[in-house]
Amino acid sequence: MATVLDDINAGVREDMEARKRLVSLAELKDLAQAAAPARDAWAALGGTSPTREQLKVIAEIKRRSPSKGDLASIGDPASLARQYADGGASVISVLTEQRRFSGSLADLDAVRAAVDVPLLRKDFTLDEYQIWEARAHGADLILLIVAALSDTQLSDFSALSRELGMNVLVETHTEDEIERAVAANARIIGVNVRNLKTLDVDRSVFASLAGLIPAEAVVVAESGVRDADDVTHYAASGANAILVGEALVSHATPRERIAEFTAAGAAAIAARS
Ligand SMILES: O=P(O)(O)OC[C@@H](O)[C@@H](O)c1c[nH]c2ccccc12
Repeated sequence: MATVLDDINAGVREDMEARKRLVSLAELKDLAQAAAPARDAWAALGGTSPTREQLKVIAEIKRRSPSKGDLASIGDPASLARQYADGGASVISVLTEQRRFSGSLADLDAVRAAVDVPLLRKDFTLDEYQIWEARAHGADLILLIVAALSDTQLSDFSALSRELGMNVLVETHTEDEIERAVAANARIIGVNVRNLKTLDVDRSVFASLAGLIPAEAVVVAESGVRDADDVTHYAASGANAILVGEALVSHATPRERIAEFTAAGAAAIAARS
């Protein structure tokens, strides 16, 4: 039976084929080569620091989701991104998937022009074309979802991203997917507590899987952060970073909210040892 993820990916492919008719891969490659070099998302997420005593926040620009519908009317993604950066976000994630999340590459362009922090192009990456596209539009980090890719795709897409100077956030949801991420030499590994095949959220998934990720990797807790208590829970269970969408886009003062999450995370990390 087709899962939610299969349905999303079918739409992603159709939309991509339409874009390919407008901008060829050859043109994209020229644009990517002309773009300013990628920023170091690995360093921004504390990858270079062995202690990682700070909890990093990846703040997401997310207009809607298939599970919750419209989350916020974001009139000006650039202004929201500036608030995220002012609040101390280490990376800003821009959802570019159109059909289910109402995102676009135009959002990525607007955010790129507004802030200097590393950007994650958040999409369902299924084709090399999207990786060139991400770089051409100024992204520094891309998402690879293990559940949607073969081992060959995982390693080929990772290698291409690195050649273009970008980092990769490899998203997992099960023990087997973590093994596959590690085998593909992933250095930034996310555990999404939302099952993309059913859209169910189970926050306890993070604590049960985080310990399986090698210490060298940056560990990202993805989805389901509602408040500082959730942040404390993820940080106490081994998160080096959190990826937050809904709780920021739907909040009146996202800048203060990020500062609050960062403080809660640092306190929980300090209490770990
Ligand atoms: O809005 P939340 O619950 O804070 O979740 C953010 C992020 O983790 C979620 O948007 C996400 C995680 N992995 C994805 C893959 C595709 C699309 C979206 C996602």
